[in-house]
Amino acid sequence: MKLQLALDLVNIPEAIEVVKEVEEHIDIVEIGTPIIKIEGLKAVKEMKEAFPNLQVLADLKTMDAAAYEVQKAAEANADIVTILGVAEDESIKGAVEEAKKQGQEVLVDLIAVKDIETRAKELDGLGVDYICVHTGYDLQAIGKNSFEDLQTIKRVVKNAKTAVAGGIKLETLPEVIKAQPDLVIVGGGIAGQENKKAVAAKMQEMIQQG
Ligand SMILES: O=C(CO)[C@H](O)[C@H](O)COP(=O)(O)O
Repeated sequence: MKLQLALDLVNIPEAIEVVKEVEEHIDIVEIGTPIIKIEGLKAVKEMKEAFPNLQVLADLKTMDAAAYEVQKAAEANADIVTILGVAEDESIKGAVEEAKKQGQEVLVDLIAVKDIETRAKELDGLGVDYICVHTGYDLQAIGKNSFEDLQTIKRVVKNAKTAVAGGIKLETLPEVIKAQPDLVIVGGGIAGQENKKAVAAKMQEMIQQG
């Protein structure tokens, strides 16, 4: 099980400062969609240059022109790129094919997918690397989480790695770990805390204990 830190509501220098604090306790650093929209893919490039030993995920949440966007993320040295599960199968296939060429991995974000079970099975057959259940900020605000959806994908996904994101905190991490995803994605649960290093260290310790 790996720990990914998601950075969304910061600029590039702030993102680099946060990662300096927690670097030794995380496996993957995510450049969140808002950063990419505001600062561009140079945020991915600068993060990879600053932390070559960490995997860097570009949270593009691609919906169309998938191969092109994957190629651009590869030019910025992203190790993993995201595409939306609601995208057309042709887009998913394009992303997977281009990522293979570029030596990257594709994470499919199931945000806003209504029938998680059916779509996860389909995506699993399309050769994606990760399938991720995700409760975005707007549904977190009305008290939703992805813990049940995680159990669903754990049941039906046979080839891809599984991932979970959306409002995970130290207090809710044990419930997530119980479901044994391959990747746990945490944003505010680390980045929004006073002592980020201590929280990241504790989370990584809990994850290692499984
Ligand atoms: O992709 C995202 C929002 O769309 C976030 O990166 C993801 O939800 C993780 O952040 P948090 O733990 O703060 O919810």
